[in-house]
Formats: sequence, C-alpha cells, structure tokens
Amino acid sequence: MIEFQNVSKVYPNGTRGLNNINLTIGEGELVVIVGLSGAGKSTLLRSINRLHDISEGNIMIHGQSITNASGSGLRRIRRGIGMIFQNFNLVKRSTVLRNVLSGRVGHHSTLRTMLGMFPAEDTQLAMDALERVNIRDKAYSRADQLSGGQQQRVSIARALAQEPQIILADEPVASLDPLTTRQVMDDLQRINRDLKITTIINLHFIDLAREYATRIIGLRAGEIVFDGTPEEATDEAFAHIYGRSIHRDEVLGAQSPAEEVVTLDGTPAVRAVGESS
Ligand SMILES: Nc1ncnc2c1ncn2[C@@H]1O[C@H](COP(=O)(O)OP(=O)(O)OP(=O)(O)O)[C@@H](O)[C@H]1O
Repeated sequence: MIEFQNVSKVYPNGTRGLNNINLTIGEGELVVIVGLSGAGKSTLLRSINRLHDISEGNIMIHGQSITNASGSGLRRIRRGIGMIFQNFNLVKRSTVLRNVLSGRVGHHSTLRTMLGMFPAEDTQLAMDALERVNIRDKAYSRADQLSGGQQQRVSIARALAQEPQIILADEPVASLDPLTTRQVMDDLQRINRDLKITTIINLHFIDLAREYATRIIGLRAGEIVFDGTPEEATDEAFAHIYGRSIHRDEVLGAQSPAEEVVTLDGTPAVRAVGESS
C-alpha cells in the first residue's frame, strides 16, 4: 500500500509541483495518472521512490515512511520499487542481459555488482524476466540494436529483476508508435495481473488510460481533481481534469491533425482539421 499524507512539493524556484495530496493506492491496483503537461504527474510519481524529495507531508510504502528513511532503510524500500522511464535509460552499449541484471544491484554489495559478479540465480531470474516480456532471444544482443519497443521491454524486464512490489512508469509509451505502445501497455497489464505488482503509470492518451487502468487519477495544478474508475472517466470528466476540451493528439486511436474531439460542455465533436461539423 502507498499512502500520501498531506504531501506538498515546492521546487527551489518556488513552483508548487504538488499541493496537499492525500491518496491511498492499494496492492495490485493499476493506476493511471493523467493531466496536462505541468500538472504534476512526474512529480507525484517520482516522489514515491524519492527521486524527488517532498517539501511537506509523508509518504508511506507498505507501512514504512520513505520520507523519513535513510541509508540501508531507504535502499531496502527502493529495492521494492521498479521504475520505467520514457527514454528507457538503458546502457546502450551493454547487452540486454547485463541491463536486466543491473536490476539486481540493490540485492548485492556494491563491489560485487561493480565487478559484474552476479550469482547464477540472478541470471536465471533475468532470463525469466525477459521471457515474461517475450524477448528472451535478445538476451545477448546489444541494447542499442533493439527497436524502441524492445528497449522498453528490456527496461520492464530490468524492473522485474528487482522483484518489486511496485512498478512506476513515467510516460512509458511516449516515444513509441501506436502498435508498439499497445504491446508495451499489454506487457505492463499482464505483469500487473499475473504478479499482482502495484503499477502506477503516467500517460497522456486518454483512451489508453481508460483501456488499461483499474483506477484513473486526474491532476491539475498539483492537486487531485479526479479519482475514479475508467467508466467514471468520461469525456466530460477529462475535460474537467484538463480545464479545457480534449484534443485529437490526446487520443491514441485518433492520431491525425490536432483538433477538438469533445467540447467542454460534453458535446461529442470528433472532427479532423478541415472536416465540416
Ligand atoms: N526541477 C524543477 N524545478 C522547478 N520546477 C519544476 C521542476 N520540475 C518540474 N517543475 C514544475 O512543477 C510542475 C509539475 O511538473 P511535472 O513535471 O511534475 O508535471 P507533469 O504533469 O509530469 O508534466 P509533463 O507531462 O510535461 O512531464 C510544473 O509547473 C513544472 O514546471
């Protein structure tokens, strides 16, 4: 369980990234966070594993405060949280297997991992993780020889190799084409369901949010303005989260010149540029 208790984040330049967030995320949920650029999605996600420190409040992970943790206590909590980034964050000149094995570093001494001395069980675990995302056959390829979608799968396998209870994914499909996007989302959903790993994903496509989430949280200006099921996340609810109408480039299934697809008052208006109403 992840609990935000009165959490605020103010950046050194005075920008308020999060404003008094209270939120509980239960085990096994697949939460998608939505909101306009700058709404605070990354700040919220990255405060869970303390990539960003918060300014006020407390964040509890499985009953332990990550806000107050330090040293080995902090490392232990972080070990249970896998992270997936938009740009994959792989060591490009290294093999896929080495990249996945790096997910094990939190389990061993620094010296051992610096020397690349991973026990045989770790290699097995890494291969199993690659199998789960269907790229076991790429284990000995160099990471930079893979397509974007395959590289994102390697980064999912690396997160899995940590044996995490929580996976955080910050815009994991923003660099991918629509087909690959669905494959990566399918992987994340399957892993969430099969391994019961609590998964929190920042996304900007509203149809993907509805399709994959068990719960959608909408942020605006650092505050939660929506928290509900995909069924409750209607076009009107999204227009409320965004404070404006939805655009085509926010719907994966409607990729064409940007134009309004629903107006603020909820009237459906799916129109391409140049199309008459
Ligand atoms: N390092 C920083 N220093 C100052 N302000 C920041 C910093 N990082 C983010 N912000 C600001 O905090 C607010 C929330 O940013 P955040 O990146 O969390 O939003 P977001 O919803 O993830 O947006 P995007 O989709 O564009 O990544 C924004 O106003 C942003 O400009």
